[in-house]
Amino acid sequence: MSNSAANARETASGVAYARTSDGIGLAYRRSGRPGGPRIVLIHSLALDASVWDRVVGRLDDADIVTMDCRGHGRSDKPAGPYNVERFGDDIADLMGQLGWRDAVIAGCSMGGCVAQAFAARHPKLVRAMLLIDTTAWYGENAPAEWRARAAKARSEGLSSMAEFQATRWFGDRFGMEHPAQVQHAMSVFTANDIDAYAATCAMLGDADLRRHLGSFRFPVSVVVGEEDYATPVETARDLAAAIPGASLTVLSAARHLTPIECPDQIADAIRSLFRRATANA
Ligand SMILES: O=C(O)CC1=CCC(=O)O1
Repeated sequence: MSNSAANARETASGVAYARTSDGIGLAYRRSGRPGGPRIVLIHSLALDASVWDRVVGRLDDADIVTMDCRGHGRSDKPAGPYNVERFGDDIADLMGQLGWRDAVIAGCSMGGCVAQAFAARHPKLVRAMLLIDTTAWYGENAPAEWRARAAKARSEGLSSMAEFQATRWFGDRFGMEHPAQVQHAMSVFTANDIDAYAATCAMLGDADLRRHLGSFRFPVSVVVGEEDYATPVETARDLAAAIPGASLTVLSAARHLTPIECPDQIADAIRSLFRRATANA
């Protein structure tokens, strides 16, 4: 069945499809306890909803939606250009179809950029936000650097970048102790559609959410791995400092994909955000 024919219909694997306002099929999965605290989790570049598998298993009292962003996983892969604002609107469209009037939003890396864009455009839908291993802006060289990464993927193939990604994403010890997790992430990475990957890289190069940060009026936590060199601790510190009342947590011995590396700490961060949001209500 094509995604178009599967509008909001659940498949045998538990994956359902929502239709965005511009007609794109978004694959998502709902887990946990219906009626529990609502959470939407947004994954990083070139991966998919499975980034959150280890976190979801630790939050079984919550009502959780994980989705494949457009251009990723089982979601439709429209032609580019892409932009984080549209990715953010996709979250609002999905929540609208679920009848969710608000949720805690958590995004990792690219997902953190999407979460910020979503929050800027749909602030009433946000109870609280967790920004993980991410940034509001990749810097002034970012447009060229991200396009160079996309060009390498086109000319040499995604497999040529697998080792670079594995060391960027996972600490050495995690890689030795959890080879199946690393292998799974690499297989998702190398299966990407190259046009969608290139369009997403360009999107990240152009993303600049800095002007929105001071206007967030809900609880925000920023979390980063202490060994993250994609979005280093200093970047996370700047991000937290620009958001009123935001907290910063540095996870020791973790690198860039902390929802996979440190699921206990990420689940705890989500729970504690909920407590803050409830206390503020
Ligand atoms: O640079 C990387 O590969 C890490 C990364 C940046 C955006 C994202 O989602 O992952």
